[in-house]
Amino acid sequence: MSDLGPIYVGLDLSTQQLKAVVVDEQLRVLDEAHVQFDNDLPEFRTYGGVIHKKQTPSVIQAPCLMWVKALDMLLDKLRVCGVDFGRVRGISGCGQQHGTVYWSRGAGEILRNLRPEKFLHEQLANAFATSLAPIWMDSSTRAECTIIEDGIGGPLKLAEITGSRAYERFSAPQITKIHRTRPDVYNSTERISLVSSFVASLLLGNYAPIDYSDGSGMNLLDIRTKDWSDDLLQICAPDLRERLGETVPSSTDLGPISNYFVERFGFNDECRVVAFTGDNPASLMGLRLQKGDLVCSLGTSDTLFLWLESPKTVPEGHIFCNPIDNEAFMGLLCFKNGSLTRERIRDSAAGGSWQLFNELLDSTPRGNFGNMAIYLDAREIIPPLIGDYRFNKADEKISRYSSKEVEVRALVEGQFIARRVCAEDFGFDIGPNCRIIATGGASANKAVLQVLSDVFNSPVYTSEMANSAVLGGAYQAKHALHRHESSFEQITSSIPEPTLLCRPYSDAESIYKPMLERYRKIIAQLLETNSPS
Ligand SMILES: O=C(CO)[C@@H](O)[C@H](O)CF
Repeated sequence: MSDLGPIYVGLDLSTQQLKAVVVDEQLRVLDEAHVQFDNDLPEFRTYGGVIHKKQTPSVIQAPCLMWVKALDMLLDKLRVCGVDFGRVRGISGCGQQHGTVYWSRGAGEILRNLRPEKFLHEQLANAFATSLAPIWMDSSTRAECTIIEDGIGGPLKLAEITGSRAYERFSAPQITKIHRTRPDVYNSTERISLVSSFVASLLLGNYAPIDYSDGSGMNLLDIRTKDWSDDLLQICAPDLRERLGETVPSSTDLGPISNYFVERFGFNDECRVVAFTGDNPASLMGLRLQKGDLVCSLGTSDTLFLWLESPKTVPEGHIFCNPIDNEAFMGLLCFKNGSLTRERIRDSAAGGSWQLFNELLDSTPRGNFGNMAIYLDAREIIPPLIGDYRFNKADEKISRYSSKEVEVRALVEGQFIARRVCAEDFGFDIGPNCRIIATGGASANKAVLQVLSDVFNSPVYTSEMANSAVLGGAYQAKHALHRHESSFEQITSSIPEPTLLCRPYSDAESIYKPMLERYRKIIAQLLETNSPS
């Protein structure tokens, strides 16, 4: 190990890119790099990092080999930045939740014998039983959700065991769909990874286990025993336990990094690979979430989450195992229509310019003259609707707004009104005593965060790094290797506290409280007239 002291690496395999951050012993950021799938790997022809097919709009997948190739490219970028991989003491990270990777028979042997003189993607070209991984944006498994809920005794029973009722994007419905509709793929599958454990497997040079936290986003893990529910395994597919492997705590040291990375990139053979987890649990770590805080992550998906001491059964939303404290949990709500929808309205109303978008947003009053809208590019999770719905102050449905200013504010207010209604239904304690910590790409936009603060009537804080998920991976890399002598809080005590960015205007609650009720009525009417798409 170099006398410059150890460094730690965090990775985040998210929807649109693979990101890395390198931190020193005090967890200060030394280097960052990313591989943006659409631009850096155009041969895979993704849009927003995913493959959409017009003839099957609810099927959304991503090429496994694109992710493999991105890892080689990313480490090359870090090497060009001057990162000395010989100093890396630990590497961990996260991945987009729920996605599943199907390793073909014999892939484990290939992983254990990677040859450093060749690219990863050349050696893994035939390592996948299906080349496209279903990811969290997929909504093609309604039938499988019904099979699972009926089999286990209903949605609330499933939520009681696994923390969620069945959701189309979750791994169990996706695995069940593969087994039902593509039995050849399932039969030739040797191992099933989540996106998080898939990255860990590449680094480990062997199949990596699924951690408790990301595993609790599958509709398969009993969140109290932290083990797979045998009843649910049986409902989904035969011999599934052996394809999943056993689960581990999120802070588990999985072993030394594969010799492939030692020989090819100069990693130290003492570098340890620590279990990877889901991007949202990693964000919880990256933000060092405290009880009472509410995180609003504004990325490809928008998520709201908070720390929970004990589980509860929720009809909508999710309870995941906590990545820091094995006995604690986290509550989460996810909204598919996040940044890609904001970018669509930015492009249509502001010519693709965030500066103009913000000027338009700031030029309209809070409450937007009573106009309210819902913009859903993909079928939303809550409510299960797709399409654009614009309303005037009399709650009459209209086809368009008279100005771009109104359209922009209707998007931003409508997104946060929808999120606050769901958060209140989930039981989040919203209001002036709630500290909202904003993260994710859009948390760099103060105009948007002011609307968040006004709609939630809460102060909004931001951390210095917009991407808390990749930071959480780096923090976990250090914490896991010191977990016997220091707590996560002690390990991360040198990290600066989030800073207050904005507070709600004094008239905010009087404007938005009535809009919440209007939103509830509008959604109830839309759900009545729109059968779930
Ligand atoms: O589905 C989600 C959480 O349940 C999303 O936030 C994905 O993790 C995004 F990658």
